[in-house]
Amino acid sequence: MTRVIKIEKSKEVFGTVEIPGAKNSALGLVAACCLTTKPVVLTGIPNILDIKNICNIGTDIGLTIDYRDANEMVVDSSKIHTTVLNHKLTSSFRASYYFVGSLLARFKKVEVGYPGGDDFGSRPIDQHIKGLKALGARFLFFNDYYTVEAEELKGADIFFDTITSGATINLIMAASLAKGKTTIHNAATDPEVVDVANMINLMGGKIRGAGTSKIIIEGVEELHGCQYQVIPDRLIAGSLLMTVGIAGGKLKLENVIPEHLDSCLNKLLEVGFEFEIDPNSITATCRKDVKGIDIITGMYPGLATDLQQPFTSLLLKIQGKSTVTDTVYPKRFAHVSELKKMGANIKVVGNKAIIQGGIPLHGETVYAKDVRAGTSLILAAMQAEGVTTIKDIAHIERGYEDAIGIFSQIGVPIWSEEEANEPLLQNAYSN
Ligand SMILES: CC(=O)N[C@H]1[C@@H](OP(=O)(O)OP(=O)(O)OC[C@H]2O[C@@H](n3ccc(=O)[nH]c3=O)[C@H](O)[C@@H]2O)O[C@H](CO)[C@@H](O)[C@@H]1O
Ligand SMILES: C=C(OP(=O)(O)O)C(=O)O
Repeated sequence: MTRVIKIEKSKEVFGTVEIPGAKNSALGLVAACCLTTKPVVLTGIPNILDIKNICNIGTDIGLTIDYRDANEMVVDSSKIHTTVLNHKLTSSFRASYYFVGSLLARFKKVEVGYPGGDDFGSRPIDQHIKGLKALGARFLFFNDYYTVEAEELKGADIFFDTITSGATINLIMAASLAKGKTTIHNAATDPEVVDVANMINLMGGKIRGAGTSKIIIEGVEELHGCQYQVIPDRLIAGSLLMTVGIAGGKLKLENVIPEHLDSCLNKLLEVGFEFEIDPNSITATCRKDVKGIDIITGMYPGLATDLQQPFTSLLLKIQGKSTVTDTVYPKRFAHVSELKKMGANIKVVGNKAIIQGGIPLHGETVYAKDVRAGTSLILAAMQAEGVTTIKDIAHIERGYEDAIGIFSQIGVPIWSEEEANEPLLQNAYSN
């Protein structure tokens, strides 16, 4: 038997949703707990598959993780007994590479499988390697794992060739316990980078400039424990707002940081959305005279590539032509073949999807090939006649805490069912 998600065409959405903590931040925070021997209390941690994975990797090397409740954990890394990480587990998702920065900083050596995560063609780690080498690390590469070692990490000037949030977070962690000063130029400015830097500062770190393209880190001898609340998930928030453009109605999101969604909100305004914005909440409605738009993804504060796939489904609803160009992951279009099965008229040319909106969609059996492709299928199913069955939902569960609960709470007819003949999990945790 295999669990699938079923969805029927949605009437207007309504109500209030409390946005959960950000996956991409929480993953960095869990790894950053390894920078100290003292316990760290993390609150607002999303209850998702990726967090279970990173916790499994951690407990395997001696981390103690005590859940106070589903979203609050105490991480104690005083009893880490090895820095050889399970190759298979670490290769099962992307953020396992954060253990490289944190364990190297504290233990000066680490062995880890190559990072997995969603398969967008190519997801190099050359900037992580370049940055850590600049701090004095030596790499050895084997078939399915690599090792990183250093006698000592020394602060350095690092110029990233491209803006990368993962490498920026990794380097912040490594440099926090390095000797002397590290300056990261061309750093990513994502809220998740700032979140990790804020927590390390609360642990006694000396990081300035997080949130700008130049981050300065003064290495300290040791860090101490703290209690820290993860930021809300801007990607879940953005995707939920789009339901209003698809089904109509009015939705209030609570526990959001509206500035984190600036680029998304601006694009939604272009479509025809209207917002009431308070410091911690956004209420959305959408006019009837919506129009197609052109979207180009970019690193923060540009429009997040992680919102590109959900946006595509919103644009399917809108009459006329729209385009979606992904400059961050030019091949991130695994959702398109599934949307086409539902009747969507989308043509992909290079890194651009050309969408002819306003064409009726119909329910189909489709596969969530990656985490945000999964959201885009839910959004498409909300506007399709008949029942849509989404398979390979592990991809959705990787990033969404109780997607069925959240979408049903706002009025979407969505439920899960057990089905016979379990299909092969397409692309799950591969690459
Ligand atoms: C767990 C996590 O937080 N995942 C997010 C993170 O992934 P991840 O941290 O892997 O993505 P990066 O920010 O590093 O990637 C941004 C761009 O830099 C390129 N690059 C990256 C590293 C490197 O060494 N060399 C290089 O060329 C990538 O191919 C991509 O084009 O940011 C992505 C971009 O916002 C998001 O889609 C992912 O959801
Ligand atoms: C691509 C994503 O995750 P990962 O980097 O873990 O594959 C995502 O969250 O959209």
